[in-house]
Amino acid sequence: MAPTFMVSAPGKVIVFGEHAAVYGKPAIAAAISLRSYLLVNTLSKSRHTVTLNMRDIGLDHTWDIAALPWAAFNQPEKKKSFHSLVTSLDDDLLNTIIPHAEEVSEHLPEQDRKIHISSAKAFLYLFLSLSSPHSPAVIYTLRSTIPIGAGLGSSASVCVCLSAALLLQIRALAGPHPDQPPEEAELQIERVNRWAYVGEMCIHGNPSGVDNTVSAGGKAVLFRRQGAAGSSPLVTPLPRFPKLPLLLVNTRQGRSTSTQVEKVGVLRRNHPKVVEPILEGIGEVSKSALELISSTDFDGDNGSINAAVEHLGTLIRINHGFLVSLGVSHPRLERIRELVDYAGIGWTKLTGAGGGGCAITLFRPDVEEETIRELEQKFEAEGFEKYETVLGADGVGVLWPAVFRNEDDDTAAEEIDQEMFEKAEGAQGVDRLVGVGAQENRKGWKFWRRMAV
Ligand SMILES: Nc1ncnc2c1ncn2[C@@H]1O[C@H](COP(=O)(O)OP(=O)(O)OP(=O)(O)O)[C@@H](O)[C@H]1O
Ligand SMILES: C[C@@](O)(CCO)CC(=O)[O-]
Ligand SMILES: [Mg+2]
Repeated sequence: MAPTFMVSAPGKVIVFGEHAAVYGKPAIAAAISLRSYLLVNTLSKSRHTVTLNMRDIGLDHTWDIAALPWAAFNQPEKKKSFHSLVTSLDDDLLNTIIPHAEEVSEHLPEQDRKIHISSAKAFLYLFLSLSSPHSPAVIYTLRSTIPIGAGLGSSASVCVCLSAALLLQIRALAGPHPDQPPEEAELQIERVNRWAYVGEMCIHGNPSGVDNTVSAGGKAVLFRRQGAAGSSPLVTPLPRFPKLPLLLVNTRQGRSTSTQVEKVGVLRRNHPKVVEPILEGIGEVSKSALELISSTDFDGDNGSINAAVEHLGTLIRINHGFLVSLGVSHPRLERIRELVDYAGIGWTKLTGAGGGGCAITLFRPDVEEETIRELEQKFEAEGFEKYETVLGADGVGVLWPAVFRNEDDDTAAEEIDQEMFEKAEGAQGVDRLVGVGAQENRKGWKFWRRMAV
């Protein structure tokens, strides 16, 4: 029986290029230190059930494995191997899983029901694609420190965790191990990423793939979806991405990415001659930012940094203006921008799909700590929530088995069991219990890294 293990994947911030990314324009995004964690418990062979236990949304459902539509997924013309590149969902397969996904939420109010069904759909599509009717009984328990539906890639990080866990279970992933060549790690990351994209398609209709790409590989990347159906996107790691002081503020205004993406799609269909140049303009913002990042030493002397930060800030402001014109801002996002603009201390844009969710602010280099504190107090007074996060976090990681060992004292090993994981209090409790890098003496997490570090 496989040991209990855990996988984890980060959320992300899109610094430039959301929405335009869906239409093949370049975007720049970075992984953040907020993450999802998935614990995988294999049970004895005598049971034949699979349980999806997603604590943050209150979903806890068990399916009889034999009752799932394996025959549909295993038809020779439908069957995909684990290294397939799947760029669209199969409607026939989706139709076979919908009744099983709908079982999870029979008595819930409409809004919660939608959330449960989309998560269950993503899980079942991946489970049926990557597992088998002879799979052992398993409990998948998920907890995340990423706010849901706030533009920080919660859906993608969940899908990366599910994809990685299922691929590890069928032994379709190697490593990660300390001497792993970057090319091998890249291949493993790509395998996880492809199936995470399939999960994202179940959650929102037309994902560009930027969120799952950043979540799987971590760090910061330039991402560009390719035109031809069935081709992989272009992903360029940005090792020189500057460590700038960014403030991340949540409006606490819920929304769904699929609705926002659909809204832009409708606008583009109705006003192609107006909307296409806006999307093109957003792509040009990403390109200009890339040029700046590639040519500036942000660790260099103050004079040149100030000019570069001003340039980056201007691009942030322009990008937000474009997004406003696409109709994906929200009065609460505009309020955050207004407070920052009024204080004259930086540049703000929405991040992710908009319509609510989070905004990022880049501060001017010479801003006083006191001024930032005053601004933060105003945010708090108006019900906004501030997140401390670091950009450029590691991508998908694994803790196999789910045990933390003290490097100096093997007897201090601590096994993470399901009950402990479920009972950890809030995001802080989860971070304290299993957080990546949260405690120095709890080093156990391993990551696939596409670059030597
Ligand atoms: N912790 C979680 N537990 C279970 N399901 C989750 C969790 N986090 C996200 N999801 C799924 O992802 C959906 C939210 O994804 P959505 O793409 O709308 O927002 P986001 O990913 O947070 O923001 P963005 O896509 O703009 O970065 C939820 O409805 C749910 O189906
Ligand atoms: C709005 C969007 O560009 C980013 C969501 O984080 C959608 C996508 O690229 O899939
Ligand atoms: Mg999402």
